Amino acid sequence: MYFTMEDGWLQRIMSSIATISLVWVMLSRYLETFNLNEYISILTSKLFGYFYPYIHIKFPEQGGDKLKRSEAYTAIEEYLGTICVAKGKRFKAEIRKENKNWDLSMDDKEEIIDNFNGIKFWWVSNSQAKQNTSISFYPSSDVKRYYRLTFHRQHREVGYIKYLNHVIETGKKEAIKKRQRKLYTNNPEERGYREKLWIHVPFEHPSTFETLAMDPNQKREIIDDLVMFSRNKDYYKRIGKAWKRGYLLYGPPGTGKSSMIAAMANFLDYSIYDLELTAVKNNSMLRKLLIATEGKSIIVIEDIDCSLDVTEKRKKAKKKKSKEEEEKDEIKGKKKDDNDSKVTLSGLLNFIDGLWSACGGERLIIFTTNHVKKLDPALIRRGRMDKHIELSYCGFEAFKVLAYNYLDIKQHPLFAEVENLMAEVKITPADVAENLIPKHRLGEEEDATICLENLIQTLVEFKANPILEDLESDDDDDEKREKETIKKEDEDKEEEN
Ligand SMILES: Nc1ncnc2c1ncn2[C@@H]1O[C@H](COP(=O)(O)OP(=O)(O)OP(=O)(O)O)[C@@H](O)[C@H]1O
Ligand SMILES: [Mg+2]
Repeated sequence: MYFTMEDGWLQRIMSSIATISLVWVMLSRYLETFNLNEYISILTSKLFGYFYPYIHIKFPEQGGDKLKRSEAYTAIEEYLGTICVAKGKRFKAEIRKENKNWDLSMDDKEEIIDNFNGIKFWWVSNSQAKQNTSISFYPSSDVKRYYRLTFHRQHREVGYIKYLNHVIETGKKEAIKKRQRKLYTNNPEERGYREKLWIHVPFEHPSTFETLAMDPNQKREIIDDLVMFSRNKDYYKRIGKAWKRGYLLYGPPGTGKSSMIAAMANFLDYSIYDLELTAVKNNSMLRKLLIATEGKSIIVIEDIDCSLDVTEKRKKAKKKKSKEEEEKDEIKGKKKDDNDSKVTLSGLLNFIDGLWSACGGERLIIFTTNHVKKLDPALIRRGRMDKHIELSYCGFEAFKVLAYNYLDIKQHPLFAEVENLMAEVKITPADVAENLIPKHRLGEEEDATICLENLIQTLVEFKANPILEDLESDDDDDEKREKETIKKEDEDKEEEN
């Protein structure tokens, strides 16, 4: 076999290709052995960096702990909101209900150039879809948002320190100025995403300490306590205590417990997290909810005795359920109250003063109850619930506040009669208030007289037929009732099976 002219060409091309491939394979093996690939890529980026004069800083929305929105991101958002009107072209607009103003912020993929001390800073807002590696039934619309700041490296000192401090400080001030307080409640359909743990509406309750009818000394004491708490960040730090305070509000229905919580929130300018404990699945969800709350807020658990098995006697009665009965249940394959919330007393105690409760700070935790004596002492011991406040039946001083609020009067000839009756009759502020709302508008004086006459009539009726009992004195009755309830529950379950 021999080659023609064309064959010679072909042979030479083929042998060159083979030689090049061989060299390439050998070279890449050599590079791999000494990790030179990586070295080359670092070198390339260094080389590129040498000629590229700009510095980029990325501020992701989600902070390092994955549970909270990054503080820097929020502050930057507010800061850019203040400059975007003058410097941007595309905005996102929202209306703030409280002050009825438009609130403009930078739209996605928008760029703004800011000037600081004669230096240019470029801001871009951007987002990228989250790469979800897990398979979920729930569609996830999550995106990773971030801001990117760019400036010339010759201004690195101003950029890193002065400019960024200026942005964060201005942003934080703006956020406080615009802060719209919210009333949150835990989402019963929570699926674990932070955004969905709490749902909220703007907090607009009108109750204040001025409108709250109660003993003036008690009111003064509570206000002083709140002021001390809110101003004493450094004091709490010095004594090594988390910056939070627990209040237990107790008293009969209609004595102003919920109104007081709203008054506290208005006084301190805090948001409220109204925690529905029965909708919380377990202790770990309770912890997640706690972490997702923000500072400057009040966490409220209303009617704590109804929300959880924290009453002393019910626990004792349950203990009395014999071992044999429990074994019988097990044989029958009875499940342990699957529908019940699995939040336990210890979970709740951890919520109040465990390690997690210290994150965030500046929070009040308030429990309300109509039956204070039934609560487990561990739950309400001092230090956990720092202050116990009793809201009780309406006294004459409290009545005068209501008369002023509802009828705009400070004195009236019928006041003396009201005072005498109130000394003898137990009536809640809610019942008094009900009588002080004029049914027909006839004129201020007439309205006041009619309302006070109605109130006197109600007081006389209450005196003759006191329908309100002292809720704390019927302990034995309660115990009997609870035992009966437990017995009935067990019977019902047996019937079902
Ligand atoms: N101390 C009070 N001062 C002013 N208004 C009051 C007071 N107590 C009750 N009221 C009036 O009665 C209504 C019911 O009061 P509130 O809901 O605060 O009572 P509560 O103690 O929370 O009752 P419950 O134990 O049933 O939750 C309020 O809307 C308010 O108008
Ligand atoms: Mg209430």
